[in-house]
Amino acid sequence: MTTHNPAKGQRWVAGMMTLASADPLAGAGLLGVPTLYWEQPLEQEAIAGWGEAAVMEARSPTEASEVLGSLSSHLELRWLGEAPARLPGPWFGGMRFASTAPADADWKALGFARWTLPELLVWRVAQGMAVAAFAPEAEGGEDLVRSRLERVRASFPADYRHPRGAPVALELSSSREGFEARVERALEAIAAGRLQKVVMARSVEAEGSRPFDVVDVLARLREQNPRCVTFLFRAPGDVAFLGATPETLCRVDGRVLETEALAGSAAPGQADGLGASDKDRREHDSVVRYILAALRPLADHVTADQEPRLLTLKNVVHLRTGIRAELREGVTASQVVAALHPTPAVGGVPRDHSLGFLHEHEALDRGWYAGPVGWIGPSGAHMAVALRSALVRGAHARLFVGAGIVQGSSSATEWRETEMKSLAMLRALGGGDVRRES
Ligand SMILES: C=C(O[C@H]1C=CC=C(C(=O)O)[C@@H]1O)C(=O)O
Repeated sequence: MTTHNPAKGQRWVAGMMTLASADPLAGAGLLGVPTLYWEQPLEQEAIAGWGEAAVMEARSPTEASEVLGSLSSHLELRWLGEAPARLPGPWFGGMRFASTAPADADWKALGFARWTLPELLVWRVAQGMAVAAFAPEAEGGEDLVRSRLERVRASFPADYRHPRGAPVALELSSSREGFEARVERALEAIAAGRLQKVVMARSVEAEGSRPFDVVDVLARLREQNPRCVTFLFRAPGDVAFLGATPETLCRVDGRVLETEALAGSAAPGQADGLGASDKDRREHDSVVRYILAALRPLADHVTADQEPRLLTLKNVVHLRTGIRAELREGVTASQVVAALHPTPAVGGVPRDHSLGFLHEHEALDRGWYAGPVGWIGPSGAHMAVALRSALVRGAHARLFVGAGIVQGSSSATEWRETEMKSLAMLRALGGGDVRRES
């Protein structure tokens, strides 16, 4: 395992093949719970990885950007035979929301930032599935690659993986008074002119009647949230961070960049009023302005939708503005991530004051929640903001939900908004209907 300029001097050998099967998650029957999972059904993107041919870790923001910079700029990979036309990743992982050290034991397992090159990577392609195997370039490396591919060729299931388990009863706890008191404090800071916006988050503890079946939870998340990215990153000690997020941080394909501002929320029944809500427009527009300014030094042409549109999810509706840019020659995905994260959709305005405010008052180790997660490599990246997510170990899950506070917000309404946002994860964890306080 390496930190600091990790890819330097390291070489890998790889092999690939295609299969007629169509569902990477179905491999869980043969290979066990995936080490990583990434699927956006509406974009036809589905990727699973097993094992760890290499892990790159970083302990601080400086190390994290060195690591990400090197993963996004070169890869010494020798293909045995044909190389895939397009390889997602091949590094998968994420990092903490903020530069604070993990306070929580379960977050320690994921570290500050962690990127994995899996031993086996399986992803959806037009005619079925592509499979790649990776091993360090060393004696026996080629044999390892061939035997990994052979195992998958011989027995990867052809069928689609649906959730199979019966519903799991959930016992939930979260402090409403604590959250509302913190929102009041944020409103005071806004009224005093110290902040314009801050996104306050809270956790919900969920105790299951039996250990959560992570593969079932993923199968439910993707079925119930086809517009979102369903993701999983596992760490040593059987800790899993997973969720279904609606927010893209960036998609980089060569020099083409796509990103978005996602902020401003309403219940599905109140979607009509969302576009006209002054509070939600201010909450949203601050994100658009921030992203446009952050991209200017990196891109020549930056364009944004004229007006936000509604993004309708199962439990909540958001305002969304799509943003595209052409990156300057030589700009890497790692520079894009460093420039964008954290946007005011998860931090606030002014950026540094709001992050300081959260550190002081939020009373929460966000860990990887609201941080960048996804895949990265020399040809591009797809990174999401890790929202609507939970840290799961055994029968315990800690969910994370937040809401943007601006002038005109009310603590009771923000509480309800975070309740709404928790439903996607709770439905997937419990497998049944969830009734929440409102
Ligand atoms: C911070 C979260 O959502 C962000 C993304 C969309 C809408 C948001 C809002 O309206 O507050 C938040 O900015 C969360 O889901 O935990």
